[in-house]
Parts: sequence; structure tokens; C-alpha cells
Amino acid sequence: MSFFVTGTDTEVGKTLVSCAFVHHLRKTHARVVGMKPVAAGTVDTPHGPDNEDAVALRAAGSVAVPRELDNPYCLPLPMSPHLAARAAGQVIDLDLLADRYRQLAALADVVVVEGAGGFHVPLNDTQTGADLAQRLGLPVVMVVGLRLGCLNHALLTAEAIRARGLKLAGWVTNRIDPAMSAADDNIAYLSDRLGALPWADVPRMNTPRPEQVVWRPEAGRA
Ligand SMILES: Nc1ncnc2c1ncn2[C@@H]1O[C@H](COP(=O)(O)OP(=O)(O)OP(=O)(O)O)[C@@H](O)[C@H]1O
Ligand SMILES: C[C@H](N)[C@H](N)CCCCCC(=O)O
Ligand SMILES: [Mg+2]
Repeated sequence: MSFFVTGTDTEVGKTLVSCAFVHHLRKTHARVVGMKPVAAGTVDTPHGPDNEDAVALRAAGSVAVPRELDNPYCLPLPMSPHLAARAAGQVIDLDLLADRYRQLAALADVVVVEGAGGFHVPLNDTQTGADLAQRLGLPVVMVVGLRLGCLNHALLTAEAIRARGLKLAGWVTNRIDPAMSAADDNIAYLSDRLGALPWADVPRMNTPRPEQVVWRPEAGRA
């Protein structure tokens, strides 16, 4: 059992929610690991350049794995993955990603795979994050960053997920904009349209702590 986490956009809280989901799944599964197949943008760490999302997911998980399995592409520049790869003289290969995912899944009970950006983010000249999700065949968790415009983005994303024959297993709201008007009414509308309540409603946190996110009981049932 594994999940592909996508979002209504980049910077909507996919990493925070993915880490929180890993913590939640660790209550019922011994070996839970995060995967960031494609990361764009690195920071300096004591071990050399690394990606913040990959580092956070690694810290949340309960299995230590080689970096080539949990983050096969770690590209230096924070831009669309197809451009970050081009700038690094690489081409993102979905066969390679599927193979690394299979190896990682063999070491874990659950893998939480965090996509890059939104669902249709370009990975190379012809393929997008949707192709990767489809290739891995995973149920999808959609993170909705609550701000004006998110209703349209959430409905488009849900439609795209289903158009790929994938299951929208669950969705999570993240209150990224403390000034948003009628946030609860937006959640109610989406709950009605998506046919389910969000698995979690993440508050705006002064210091984000993924382990403090409260999940509904059905969260994590694919
Ligand atoms: N609920 C929240 N409260 C406070 N800060 C938040 C919250 N959600 C996200 N953030 C902050 O907003 C920023 C973007 O969140 P995050 O990195 O999880 O987004 P993302 O969707 O994973 O982005 P990317 O597309 O780059 O992977 C981070 O600095 C994160 O700590
Ligand atoms: C660099 C950033 N943090 C993400 N990893 C990549 C977001 C790419 C978005 C591309 C786009 O949809 O225009
Ligand atoms: Mg992220």
C-alpha cells in the first residue's frame, strides 16, 4: 500500500502534509518511507547539497534507505523539473523512477511519494507528473492549499487524476492563507463536489510540526 501526494500547486504544503501522513501511517505500519522522485532545488547540508523535501521526508520516515532510492533526481536549480534537469544535462527517465520505486517499496510497508509542483508539472519534454503517478499506479492524495483560486485548481486536479484512471484516495486542506475569507465554506463546497470530507484540515502553524496534524480515522485507507 502506497500513495502519491499531489497538490493544487507548488508551495501548497505537499511536503508538510506528506511528512504528517508518514507520521500518521507509522502508528499502524512499522516501515513507512517517503520518496521524492524528482526534486528541484538544493540547499547545503553537512553531507553536501541536498533537497529540503527529501531531507524532511527522510526525517519523518522509519526506514533508512539509499538516497538513489528515496530521491533519484536531486537537481540543483529550483525550477520546473524538465528545465532543472536540462540545466543539469539530464533527462528525467520514468523507467528509472519506476524501478527505484519498486526497490524502495520492497523495503517498506508503505511508501508516501511526493510529486513535484502540481499534477501536470513537466518532467521532461513529453511527460508530466501525471504520467509518473499513472506509471506507479498509486492512489492519489491531493493537498489543497486554501487560498482564493483553490476551488478551480482542486477541481481541475481531481478531474485530471480520475482521467488517468487513478483513484483520488483522499484530500487534505492546508490553511496556507490566514487571511482567506470563508475558508470553511470553501471546504464544504469541495467536500460536496469531491464526495468526501478531507482526511485532515491542517491549520496555519507558527512552527510547522507534521507530527501534530490530526487525521480522520479513514485517512490512509486506499
Ligand atoms: N499549515 C502551514 N502552516 C505554516 N507553514 C506552512 C503550512 N503549510 C506549508 N507551510 C510552509 O509553506 C512552505 C511551502 O510548503 P511545502 O514546502 O510543504 O510546499 P510544497 O507543496 O511541498 O512545495 P513544492 O512544490 O516545492 O514541493 C514551507 O515553508 C512550509 O513550511
Ligand atoms: C522548485 C519548486 N519548489 C518545485 N519543486 C517545482 C515547481 C515547478 C512548477 C512548474 C509549473 O507548474 O509551472
Ligand atoms: Mg514539497
